[in-house]
Amino acid sequence: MKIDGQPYRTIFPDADGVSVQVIDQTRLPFAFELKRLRSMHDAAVAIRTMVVRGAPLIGVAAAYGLALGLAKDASDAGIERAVEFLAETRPTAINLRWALDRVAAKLRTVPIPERAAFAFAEAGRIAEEDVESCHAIGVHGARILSNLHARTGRTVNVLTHCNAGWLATVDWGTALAPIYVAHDAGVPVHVFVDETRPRNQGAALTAFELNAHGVPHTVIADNAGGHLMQHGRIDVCIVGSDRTTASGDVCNKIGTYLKALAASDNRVPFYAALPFSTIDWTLDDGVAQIPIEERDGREVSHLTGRLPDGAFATIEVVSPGSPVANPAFDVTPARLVTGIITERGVATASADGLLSLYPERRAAA
Ligand SMILES: CSC[C@H]1O[C@H](OP(=O)(O)O)[C@H](O)[C@@H]1O
Repeated sequence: MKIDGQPYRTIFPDADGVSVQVIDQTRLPFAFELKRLRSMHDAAVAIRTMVVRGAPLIGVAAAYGLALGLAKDASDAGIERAVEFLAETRPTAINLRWALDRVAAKLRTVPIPERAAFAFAEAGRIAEEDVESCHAIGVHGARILSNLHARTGRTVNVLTHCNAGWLATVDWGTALAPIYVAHDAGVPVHVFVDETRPRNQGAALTAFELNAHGVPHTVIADNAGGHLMQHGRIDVCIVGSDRTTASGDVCNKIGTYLKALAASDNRVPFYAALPFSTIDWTLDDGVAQIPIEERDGREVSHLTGRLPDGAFATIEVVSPGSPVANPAFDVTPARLVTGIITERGVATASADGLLSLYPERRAAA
């Protein structure tokens, strides 16, 4: 998408052909800075510290990290070591492991001297597929918004949680893609943006994206969403996903489940938007089976922002000495999900619904 009229992707090959550039998302929205990843370790640190974040984007970043690692050791053992090293950076988003496994599987038939270049090119193919998938998600999801507008005759109010925009992918995004496509097609859309504690991806990243694209929006405290739904202020919720099971359970940023409960109680349609690479076909009970990342409690006890003089600062916001817990994701059971918006269309949140879009998976089911 564009920033100050300049088209950008979140990750792209450097001119040197052997490293990649990424947007440093820990500096947004107050500073736009690119960061060069020159090694597998650079990629791992970028993923773990959320310089890059968002399920599809960390998958692509890991694939490039694998390519950078092969420059040092392209043996079969080297591939295995690199895959495990990168897979350990963040456990919840399935895209990370999916991308690594896809590249590693293809490498086995590639001569060792050619593996690093092949992996780098394969990472680029994954990135291009992500852009196409996310745009298709936008097209399918935009129909939901245009139908709501046609029915009500007024602006469509969407609530979203965390950041599932183009900053969470290579371009377009997942939950925000339908909003961009609908907005660009002239459908009046307004977005209520959950700030999304503790890292505030909504307040910092989603708001930054919507400002840059000119989409009307209002940032709200996470706990305001249920109240707005009770008072008819929300027409539809659209969220992203880090891992969705074959049965339609949706794992996403912490707090998503609470929004789904409020949506169900107020009969507000609740959609998850995700590409094929976010579906884990091996799982059928998300609450029991999806590993939930536990992040550093400092993300809850401290806040980083900008001072009036423009300097960045980190302040303490929890009583010193109080223990802090920081589960980064939760799982919304399929029964609370109205539909799943994918690059192939919109499915019910169920095994049959997903298999109707991905019939090739029926044999493996
Ligand atoms: C399109 S994936 C977006 C998904 O990823 C985010 O998690 P994080 O910022 O921790 O990588 C969040 O769950 C978003 O919904």
